[in-house]
Formats: sequence, structure tokens, C-alpha cells
Amino acid sequence: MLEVKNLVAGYEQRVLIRNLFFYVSAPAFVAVVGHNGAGKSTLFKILTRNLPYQGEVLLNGQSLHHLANPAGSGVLSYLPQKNTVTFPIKVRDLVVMGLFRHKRFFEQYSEQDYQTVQHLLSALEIEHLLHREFTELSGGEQQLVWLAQLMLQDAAICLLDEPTQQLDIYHKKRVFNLLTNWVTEKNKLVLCITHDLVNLHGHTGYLLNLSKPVPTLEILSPEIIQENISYLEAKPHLI
Ligand SMILES: Nc1ncnc2c1ncn2[C@@H]1O[C@H](COP(=O)(O)OP(=O)(O)OP(=O)(O)O)[C@@H](O)[C@H]1O
Repeated sequence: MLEVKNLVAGYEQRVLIRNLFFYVSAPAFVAVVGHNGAGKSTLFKILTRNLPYQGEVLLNGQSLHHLANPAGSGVLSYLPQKNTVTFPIKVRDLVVMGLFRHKRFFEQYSEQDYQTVQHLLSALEIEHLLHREFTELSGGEQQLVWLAQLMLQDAAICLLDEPTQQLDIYHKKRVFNLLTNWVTEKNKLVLCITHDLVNLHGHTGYLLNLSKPVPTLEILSPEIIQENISYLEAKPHLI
């Protein structure tokens, strides 16, 4: 579960997130939306302990300040908006690293680990990329590969910063379906930053609009999605 109580954070003199409260427990899919600069990635910086904050953040009942290694202990995983690789690596070798938690420092990945990767890539319909060089893939293909690696990490709480940004219409729709099914099947809590509000139709979960003066978790429904689209079509109020 994730509980945020009276959260205040920002940069230097500029407060971006003020008095935010919400509570959500797995299984749940939360679409984090808002205008550019509303503070969506800032919220993720807080949750990944990359930005100081006032207030309380509890992950599975434990204060974020007291969690020694949220990624290593399987509590949290994070897929940033931009993730670069500058060395040659095959897709299967990049994805299998998602299993790092289950390995000792120098332990090799097994044939079974690679089979797990293959099954996952097949479920994501990117099995054909298995032996490709990662750096030669298109932006959208790379995004799907990162998503596979994140799913393999199997953390309880997953933060995804615009995972569908570079995807075509078919894959955007497919990734939202995959994520919401994964949430229910594997009892996950997924927070997903997105500007693709139209793709939220038909899914169960919540929406957190950080552009609103008092953001709260709103239950996804056609009316709520439309109301938030209209809200975001209007010019943002600058903080
Ligand atoms: N390190 C920093 N120092 C100062 N200001 C920052 C810093 N990082 C981000 N900001 C500012 O904070 C504001 C919120 O940034 P953030 O990245 O959280 O927005 P966002 O909602 O994720 O936007 P987008 O939809 O464009 O990705 C922006 O105005 C940004 O310029």
C-alpha cells in the first residue's frame, strides 16, 4: 500500500506539491495526470527518495525514510521517462537483469531465467526482439523492452513515467490492457504517469490529477475521464 499524508515538496523557493493526501492499496492502477510541469515526475522523485519532502510517505506501512533499499527488497520499482544504454547489449540480456533481486553478486543467469524472459516477451508480443541489439531498436521497441524488465522485477509498487509516450496507437492500448491485467493477476500497485487519458477508458483504477488545486484519487469512469480531459484542455494555472 501507499499512503501520502500532508505531502509538501518542491525546488528551492517553489512549492510544487502542497498538502497532498491519498491512500491506495494493491491491487490498484493509478493514472497520474496533469499539465506539463504539474509535478508528476516530482512526485516520483519523492517516492524514489531523490527529493526531500515534508509530510509522511508510507510504503506497505513503513515510512519511506526508514526503508533501507526499496528496489533491492522488492518494495518498489521505477521506470523513468528516459532510460539510456550506451553499451552494446542484447535484449534478452537487458531484460533478464530484472531478476537481479534473486541473484547473488556474481551469480550467472540460468537457462530457466532466460526462458522466463522469453515467455514475458512473448506475452508482450515482442519475442522477435529477443536476440536484437538493444541500442538498434526504435524508441517504442525500447520502451516495451524496459517495461518487460520492470515487470520481471516483480516489485509490489511500480512507478512508470509515461511508459506509452513513444508507442503507436495499437501498442498504447495494449500496454494499458497489459498493465491493468497485471495489477489484478499479480496484486500490484501501479502508478503510471500518462497524458493518454483516452486510453484509460474501460479500465478499473484511479486517476490523480496533479493540476487540480486539491488533487485526490478519483475512481476511473467515462465521466471522470472526460471531466479530467476537459480540465486539462484548459490553460493551466501557473503555480
Ligand atoms: N531539479 C530541479 N530544479 C528546479 N526545478 C525543477 C527541477 N526539476 C523539475 N523542476 C521544475 O518543476 C516543475 C515540475 O516538473 P516535473 O518534471 O515534476 O513536471 P511533470 O508534471 O512531470 O511534467 P511533464 O508532463 O512535462 O513531464 C517544472 O516546472 C520543472 O521545471
